[in-house]
Amino acid sequence: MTRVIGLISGTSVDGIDAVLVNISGTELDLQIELLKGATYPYSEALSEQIMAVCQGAAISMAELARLDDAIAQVFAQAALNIQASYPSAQLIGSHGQNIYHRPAGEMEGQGGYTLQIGRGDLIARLTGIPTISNFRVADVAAGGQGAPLVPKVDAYLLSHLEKSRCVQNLGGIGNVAYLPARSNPHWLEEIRGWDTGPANTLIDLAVQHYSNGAQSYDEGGEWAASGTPCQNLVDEWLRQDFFHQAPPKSTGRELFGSQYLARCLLAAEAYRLSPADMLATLTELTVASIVHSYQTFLPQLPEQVLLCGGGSKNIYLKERLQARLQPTVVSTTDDVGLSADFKEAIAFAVLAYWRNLEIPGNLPQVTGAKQQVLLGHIHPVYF
Ligand SMILES: Nc1ncnc2c1ncn2[C@@H]1O[C@H](COP(=O)(O)OP(=O)(O)OP(=O)(O)O)[C@@H](O)[C@H]1O
Ligand SMILES: CC(=O)N[C@H]1[C@@H]2OC[C@@H](O2)[C@@H](O)[C@@H]1O[C@H](C)C(=O)O
Repeated sequence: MTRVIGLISGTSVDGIDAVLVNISGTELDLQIELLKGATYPYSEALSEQIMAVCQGAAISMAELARLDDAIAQVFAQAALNIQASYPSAQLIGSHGQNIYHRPAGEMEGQGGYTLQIGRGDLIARLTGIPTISNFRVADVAAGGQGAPLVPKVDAYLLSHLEKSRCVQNLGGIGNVAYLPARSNPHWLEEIRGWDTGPANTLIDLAVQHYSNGAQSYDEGGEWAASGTPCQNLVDEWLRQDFFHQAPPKSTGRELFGSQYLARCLLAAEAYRLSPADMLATLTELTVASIVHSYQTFLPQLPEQVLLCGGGSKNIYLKERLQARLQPTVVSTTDDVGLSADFKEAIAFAVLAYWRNLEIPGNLPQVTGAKQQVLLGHIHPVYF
């Protein structure tokens, strides 16, 4: 058994999700025990700076180095906090903070480009714990998207012997892992996964816009639930290329960020929507993009959908997904015993554990990589 810390800050840029887990086994016998999970919010200043850089603000190399150090420091502190009342962890898997992602295929002949900062060597130095970081670059080097990486972990923690499942993450961006029933002898090769598009990025930006910054997200989806979606707009927005592009595919705030929302707001002017109607419409875009991608790119609809990520707490979003997907049953990973809040952090603990054992972490049929590869750079502790 290995005690591992998993750290990630996602596209919502709200803070660091940290977990301390005991991991044993390797793949089919993989087992995790969640000892502790916590979210450590970024300071407002750090979060604003990261968000500005994600949205294309110019930054000097010296500022980038300072930002990289500052993020590594708060990640290291998160690691020290999460293990405070436990014996020291043996390994850290740190996803870091994504600040730029250019999916493979976007620039002819160049491959993808992906950058997560919060350097692992500084985390290792500050915590005294060997740290694995930069998980996405090896997959990109092998011709893949570098995302999503969680599906292989989902496969071993969340697949079911008899039932086919989709694990749908609703973070800033949404992603799916389709897991055939394990009784199917070809279940592993038939796993699929991709980024489904915006989950909460546009909803959050619209909430901040309409509340003049007083609210950052739509708690429980209550604001959207008080409005009515405009189906014409949803249909228009769904014509966007990304939703029709066949997997492998990945995306980020580079596409579904503030400029995208500005175009949505402009298109909505003709319909004179109230803020509640607009939020209902953006929530419906998330729902419709997920349902459309399942109907278009899966061999068959799954029997169950397990939600995770912050959007799994958006009751309105969950109800709309259930209404559009029935008879598929929509629940959360919590309902099958895996924390919906901390699944991504747990996944990066597992990916680090696999890297340490020299077990590849990517699924080529998901990311489009030419082969399975070891994910992550190892940063030892130098005494
Ligand atoms: N109680 C809630 N009600 C509605 N929405 C919520 C609630 N709690 C969190 N969220 C939404 O979930 C988002 C954060 O989700 P999460 O932490 O999974 O994203 P992330 O990990 O940053 O993103 P990604 O998975 O794209 O990297 C918030 O920005 C908010 O929109
Ligand atoms: C570049 C990057 O950080 N992408 C994230 C982001 O957040 C959700 C979606 O976009 C996802 O596919 C990916 O993360 C998850 C953890 C993954 O790789 O599985």
